[in-house]
Amino acid sequence: MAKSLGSSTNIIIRLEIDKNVCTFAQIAAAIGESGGDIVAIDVIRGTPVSTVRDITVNVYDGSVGDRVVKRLKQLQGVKVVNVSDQTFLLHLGGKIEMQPKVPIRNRDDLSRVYTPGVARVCMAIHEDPSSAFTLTIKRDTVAVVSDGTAVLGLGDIGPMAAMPVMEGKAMLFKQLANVDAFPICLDTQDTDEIVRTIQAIAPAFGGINLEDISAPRCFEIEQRLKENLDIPVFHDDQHGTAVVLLAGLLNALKIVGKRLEDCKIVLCGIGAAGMACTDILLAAGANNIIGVDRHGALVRGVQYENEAWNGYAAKTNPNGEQGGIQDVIQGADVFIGVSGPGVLKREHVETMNEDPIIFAMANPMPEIDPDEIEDIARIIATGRSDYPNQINNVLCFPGLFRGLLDCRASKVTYNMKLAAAQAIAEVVSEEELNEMYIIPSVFNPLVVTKVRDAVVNAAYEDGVARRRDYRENTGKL
Ligand SMILES: NC(=O)c1ccc[n+]([C@@H]2O[C@H](COP(=O)([O-])OP(=O)(O)OC[C@H]3O[C@@H](n4cnc5c(N)ncnc54)[C@H](O)[C@@H]3O)[C@@H](O)[C@H]2O)c1
Ligand SMILES: O=C(O)C[C@H](O)C(=O)O
Ligand SMILES: [Mg+2]
Repeated sequence: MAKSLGSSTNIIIRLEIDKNVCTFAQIAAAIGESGGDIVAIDVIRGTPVSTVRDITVNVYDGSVGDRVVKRLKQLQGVKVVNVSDQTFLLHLGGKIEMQPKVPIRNRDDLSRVYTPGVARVCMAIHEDPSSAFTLTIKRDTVAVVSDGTAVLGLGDIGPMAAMPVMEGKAMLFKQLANVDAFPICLDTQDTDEIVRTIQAIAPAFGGINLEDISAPRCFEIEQRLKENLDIPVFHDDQHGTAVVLLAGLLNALKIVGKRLEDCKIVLCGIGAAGMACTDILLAAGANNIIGVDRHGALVRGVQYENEAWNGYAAKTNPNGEQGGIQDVIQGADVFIGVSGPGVLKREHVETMNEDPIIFAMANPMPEIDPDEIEDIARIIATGRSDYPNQINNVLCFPGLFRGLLDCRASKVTYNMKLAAAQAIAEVVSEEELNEMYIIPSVFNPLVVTKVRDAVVNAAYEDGVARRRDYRENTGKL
């Protein structure tokens, strides 16, 4: 895993060059001296005295890119017009678009997809609302709703800035599970308004995936929507994360030969993800979880302003351990981070029990750079796609919603979550299981199918599937 958190990338720098003042040789030298490699040069336009060029420069990481640009800005006769990289270019105009399923070629088509033909379909739904599942996009469509308050580990960056993440989730829904997902970012942080707005848009959708809404508001929002809507509501950062974490941890414990029941687990970041991860671990048999947030370990008996923390403290930390992470991490078997970068230090890991398991899941920067501890940690996982063992909710939400939509489930049940975790864990066979492979890749097609099947089965068992039980006839499951 010898790899920095940065990764080599190309940046494209558009320069306006006054030919009488600066030569291209000077520019090339400045780029080279700053650590960049010129990969391509495109002339955009030119006059006898000036030229505009796009210079593609390979840089080892973002800091080298910054250095190159800074140096170019210092050159006389050179104006840096714009800097972009492949990631930014990929986002131009957004990442998704709407596609009609049938073409409108003539008046006949028009009269079917639109008025007057469409009116009969509207009336059919009016008479039997459940037929919306067969006659509209509801069958395959979910809303991905955020208020932009807990976007990755970036925090409250607002609804507009949250859109690229929600568009990314929509891409994953479509590519992995053929679920159509609408990214919807709301310009309000008011719980009542969020609940009301989601209720008002719900008729179009077969499910609601809440995303990146900060704790503790996310708990009430989800709870109220679950009570008021007849379609499944799932806060991905809570439950998706918890499902994938459990899958990864079950497999990691097989490698180190420890039982979940016996492990001391330190979980840092008692927000949306942290609460749900704790609940699923307790449901799966964990006995000793110590939650740590900014002010240290949560201890029962202390009255916290955050009401959710009082409930949390009551069911965790049975030995009443106090102090910061450096205190409670001693002798721990497992560290789980859903907080922010830099929270865990090498010296903390040094005090853990034998064969430490580190799940540093904060995005985009984990609680510790895996390179710092690869020689002392037995198993390391992060939320990122550029390291082995990606513990990310993307392993759960596509298959989960595919299953919910396929059986027209009215809600998500706890059994579904446990079954989904088991399904993900089982994709990695006993022979394949090793320190670098505790969790399947997001590209492993078995993940979505197995999660979907597990969810559909659990939906019928729990009596929340509204589609006639079709499993025997299709032989699909
Ligand atoms: N890998 C995944 O699949 C996945 C899924 C969900 C969330 N996450 C990551 O987990 C983190 C939290 O997400 P969330 O949705 O729960 O956000 P949240 O805002 O609901 O909760 C974050 C919690 O972490 C605490 N925290 C932040 N910095 C801390 C620090 N330095 N020390 C101790 N506590 C700290 C906050 O006080 C808060 O209670 C983010 O970085 C997010 O990207 C990862
Ligand atoms: O978006 C991700 O990559 C995972 C998770 O939903 C997060 O908020 O970090
Ligand atoms: Mg998220």
